[in-house]
Amino acid sequence: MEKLLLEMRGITKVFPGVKALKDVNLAVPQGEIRGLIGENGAGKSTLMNVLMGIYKAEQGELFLDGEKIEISSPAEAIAKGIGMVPQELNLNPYVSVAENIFLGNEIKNKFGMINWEKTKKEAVKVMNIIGLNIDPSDIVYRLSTAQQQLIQLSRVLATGAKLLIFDEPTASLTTQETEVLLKLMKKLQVQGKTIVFITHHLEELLAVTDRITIMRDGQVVYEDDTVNMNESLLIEHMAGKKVVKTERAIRELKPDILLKIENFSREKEFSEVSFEVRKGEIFGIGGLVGSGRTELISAIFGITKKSTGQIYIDGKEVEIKNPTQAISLGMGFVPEERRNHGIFPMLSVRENMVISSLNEIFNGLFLKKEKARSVTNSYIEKIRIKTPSTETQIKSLSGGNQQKVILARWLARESKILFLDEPTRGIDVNAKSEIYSLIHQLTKEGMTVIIVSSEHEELLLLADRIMVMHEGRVKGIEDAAKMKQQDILEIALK
Ligand SMILES: Nc1ncnc2c1ncn2[C@@H]1O[C@H](COP(=O)(O)OP(=O)(O)OP(=O)(O)O)[C@@H](O)[C@H]1O
Repeated sequence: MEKLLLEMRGITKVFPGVKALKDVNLAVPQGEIRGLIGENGAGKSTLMNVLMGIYKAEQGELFLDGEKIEISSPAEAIAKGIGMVPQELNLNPYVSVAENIFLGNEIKNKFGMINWEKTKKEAVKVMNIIGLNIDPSDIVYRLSTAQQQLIQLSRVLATGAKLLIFDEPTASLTTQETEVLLKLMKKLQVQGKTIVFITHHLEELLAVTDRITIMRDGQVVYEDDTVNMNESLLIEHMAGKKVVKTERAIRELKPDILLKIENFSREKEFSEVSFEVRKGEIFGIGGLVGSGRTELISAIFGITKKSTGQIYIDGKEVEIKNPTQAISLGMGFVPEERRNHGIFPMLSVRENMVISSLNEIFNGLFLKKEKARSVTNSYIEKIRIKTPSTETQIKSLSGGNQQKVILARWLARESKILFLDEPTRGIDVNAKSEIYSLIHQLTKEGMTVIIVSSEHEELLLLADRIMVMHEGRVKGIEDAAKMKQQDILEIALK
């Protein structure tokens, strides 16, 4: 028998109105990479948070290396060799790499002062484990997201963790960066680490894990060695039913141009971008991370200033100096960093869905409560938002369900032109399909959508045409129906 490193037995965790975990068992042998998957709200993060001592389970037992343990705080989990690389970066951007790696775990001299020389030396040692070649004195905000994530991983390794939990670590990485991270997991496995890997990307799980555990509604519903798994099996067990794979819809578009962008430029971000979008069209913008896509749509929407060029709506030139003007012209915008820019954590699901800014609350513009409740309920159903009620505080929803609420906020406003930046990041595969059909339906009813996505598959499935950008320039605009996945990269790099 393989030696178990981790065993969670009969874990039950209740939140007000939700039984988040029901008698969950998870046993992970030493040295294994275990995949953990399930729809948004299935209980994956809660289970890991119990292990990290962030939540206390009502029932259940934990064993590490065969020994029964109690964990009542993250510090205790870390002291026992358990570390979590969280979904959201939580580094201090204004201090050095070395300080970040040893944050909360400072190396001190005999006088209790931080020993900087040793901190830097040790930081380099830890970074070497994962082949990260960064100056330990560099300030973190200058690094790319991928590098920051590796610093976060280094911080966990610096604690001497033997069990590493990766909670959706690839959500904001490019395909190449993801590959690097997956290879790194394999490398850490060879070095004797045990890994629990949570992701919504099935292909990543199938590529890197030894065994996969599937959760649904707070329970483990299926588990098998990865060699016996495939994508449709995973999807089926996650949903608890047969799921029909989304196909490209056949769509007919009218020729009327709704939005025209001409010679749009913003220093250092993008230059001389011109394109036209038809009424009811889904216009995809693809390219590598850092190609200027987010910057472009942020400038069109008036979030960033000092761009040059012209914007026409229905043939008429318009000026957009700020988002309020954009909204009054019938535009909507779902930002990439929803958790920083999009959510009012203390407010309810209903309030989060029906307001687009706090101004609207103050100005009394928001919908009447009853109407709002019914709109909210209809979206809860349409894209299956998992929440005890419309009045639940949004912060108590799972990450993916919070994303769905913010997306629904803009879908519900039925803007004339909706900008979506990475709309399905963190959203499970089945919910993605539901969101795609909703977007299709809304565009049939006349809405126009401009979508930035790093998931090429998503653009190919959803968009009518795809504009590929690279280093701030348009490299091509093509009919999506005629494109294959690799075309986007090829056009970007040609
Ligand atoms: N702090 C909390 N208070 C109340 N309910 C919570 C809290 N945290 C999680 N829940 C609920 O527990 C359930 C499981 O959530 P959890 O975050 O574990 O899901 P998940 O599988 O990680 O989802 P995702 O893929 O969206 O990250 C959800 O119904 C969620 O609303």
